[in-house]
Amino acid sequence: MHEDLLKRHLELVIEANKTTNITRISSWEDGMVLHVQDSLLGLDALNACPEGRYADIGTGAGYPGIPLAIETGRPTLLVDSVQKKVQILDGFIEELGLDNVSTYAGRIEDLGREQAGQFAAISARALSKLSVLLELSSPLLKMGGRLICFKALVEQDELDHARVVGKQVGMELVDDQTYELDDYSRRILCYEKVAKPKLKLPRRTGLAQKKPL
Ligand SMILES: C[S@@+](CC[C@H](N)C(=O)[O-])C[C@H]1O[C@@H](n2cnc3c(N)ncnc32)[C@H](O)[C@@H]1O
Repeated sequence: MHEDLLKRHLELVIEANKTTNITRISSWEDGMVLHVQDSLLGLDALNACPEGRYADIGTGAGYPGIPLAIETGRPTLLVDSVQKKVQILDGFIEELGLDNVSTYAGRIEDLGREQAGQFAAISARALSKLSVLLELSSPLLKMGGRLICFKALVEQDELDHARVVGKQVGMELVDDQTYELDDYSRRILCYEKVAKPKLKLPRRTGLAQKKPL
């Protein structure tokens, strides 16, 4: 484990958070568990993805994208629509010397149009419900590529709806693991792109989250 880099990233996040709100987790202790350790729970899932580019969509302060990029060395793109957050991320990448990591300041849907089918792996944490994540990630993934969803509790309704939407967008559940992290129950669900979407994706920017399928 690259402990020094992971800790330095958290230090930078806590420092930046004093002036710009990039995360609601502000203490070192909580950050080590809820940011660093939680992100690393996705390591096996990322290693199980085909080789190739990885994107963390809705990355915020760089979780889980930066820890997973540090640990795997994969070519990584951190995606967030808030320009200010992306500027801060660019500073982190430079300070940490992460040659394999770059950023995209913009919406996931726009990236989906510009870089369709270019990613082997995508992660998303605290972004949207499962069905929305499937819709947003399908255009970005190459066939056989995977979406890794970091979740806490998932209601059966959400899972059932994701199965229905998955059929529309060509994504299928391939792995579902539950972890205990201190007092928190965490769940990592992986979906694989198995077919072309049955509808034209991405839909108009904003629709996936405002008017979900
Ligand atoms: C609640 S934060 C989660 C941040 C981080 N993944 C984490 O778990 O700590 C969600 C982030 O997604 C970004 N976001 C939401 N919708 C987006 C979209 N359509 N395209 C790009 N970024 C988006 C927001 O700006 C925000 O930084």
